[in-house]
Amino acid sequence: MAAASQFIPRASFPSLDFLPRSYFLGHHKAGLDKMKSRLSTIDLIIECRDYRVPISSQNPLFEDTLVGKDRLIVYTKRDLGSRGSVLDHAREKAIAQWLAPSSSSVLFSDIRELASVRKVLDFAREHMLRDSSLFGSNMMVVGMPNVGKSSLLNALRFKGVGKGKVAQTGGQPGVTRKLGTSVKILEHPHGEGGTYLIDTPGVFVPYVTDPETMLKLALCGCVKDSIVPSMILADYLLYHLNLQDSTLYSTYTVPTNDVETLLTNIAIKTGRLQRQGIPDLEAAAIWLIQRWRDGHLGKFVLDNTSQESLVNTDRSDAMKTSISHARSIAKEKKRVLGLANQK
Ligand SMILES: Nc1nc2c(ncn2[C@@H]2O[C@H](COP(=O)(O)OP(=O)(O)OP(=O)(O)O)[C@@H](O)[C@H]2O)c(=O)[nH]1
Repeated sequence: MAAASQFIPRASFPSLDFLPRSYFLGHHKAGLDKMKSRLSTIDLIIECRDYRVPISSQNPLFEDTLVGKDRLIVYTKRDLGSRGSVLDHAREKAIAQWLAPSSSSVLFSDIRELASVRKVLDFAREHMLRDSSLFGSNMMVVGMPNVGKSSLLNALRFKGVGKGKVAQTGGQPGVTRKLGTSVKILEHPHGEGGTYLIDTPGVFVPYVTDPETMLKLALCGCVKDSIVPSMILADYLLYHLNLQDSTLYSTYTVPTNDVETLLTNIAIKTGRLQRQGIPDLEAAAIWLIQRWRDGHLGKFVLDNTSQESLVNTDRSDAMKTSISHARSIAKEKKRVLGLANQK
């Protein structure tokens, strides 16, 4: 253990090839098919991505399925990834520029900040007035699991037409499992009707090519907590905490790269103990992860969003690999199943 001044954080995290790299569930596929079947009636797609993983929470499946529609990309949970610093603003500008060639518009939101919700509403209103008839327009909100789609819908509805919560929300992925009914979020200023928004179930990528991306998505809550072991996730969080500021957890211990040291101290100081006073490291890991998810352990972004990294991130290649890899896994599963049935 070392004092903050002499402490050297880990420069990289080991590549954990044994981690599961898929979380593509039955209701994800069913939801995606349903979205496709409704597409002809939709004027604008609002795609939510998590501010803390702006690159990793992009889902290639939406490029394939929802192609040809106007799209607004909303980076949600800005309050958890931004401190409002000059660097944060520069990052947002870089991300908007990175996406510019795809002709999508970009906004950053925090559902508890009315100004950012209003910006999304203003965009929706302008789109309705520009493109649609006097009857208004239809929009659909899509995105990875747990990125905040239903929360955004509720916030838009509240701000837009003063009505209460309609969509269920929750801290774990998969709260929304089916396409919702159309919900009014804006009145039409000149005609009848208005802007209507449909909620959809979160859809995970078919296959995550890089194990570290799986860790990032798991840390942000895009996959169920049982998929990646909490101890590994806590260690990955510690790696990031140390890269940001190793005093973020100073209430519990001096800077350390050893997750067991941190978790043991947390368990003792927060009373997470098993029989005979043995520190419950698993419970401490879950608690630590939740503290970060709630914004109590620093606000920062997990993806590398430097100009250089964005320029070098060729999403289309990663997408092709992701989808083709998922297809070959599905084929292999069928083959193994076929062999088993023959026996
Ligand atoms: N701090 C913060 N939390 C948010 C924000 N938006 C959503 N959340 C929280 O994120 C969690 C997930 O939100 P949901 O709206 O249920 O996410 P979803 O994308 O609809 O999830 P699925 O049902 O998996 O599709 C909830 O605990 C919300 O309170 C935000 O802007 N800031």
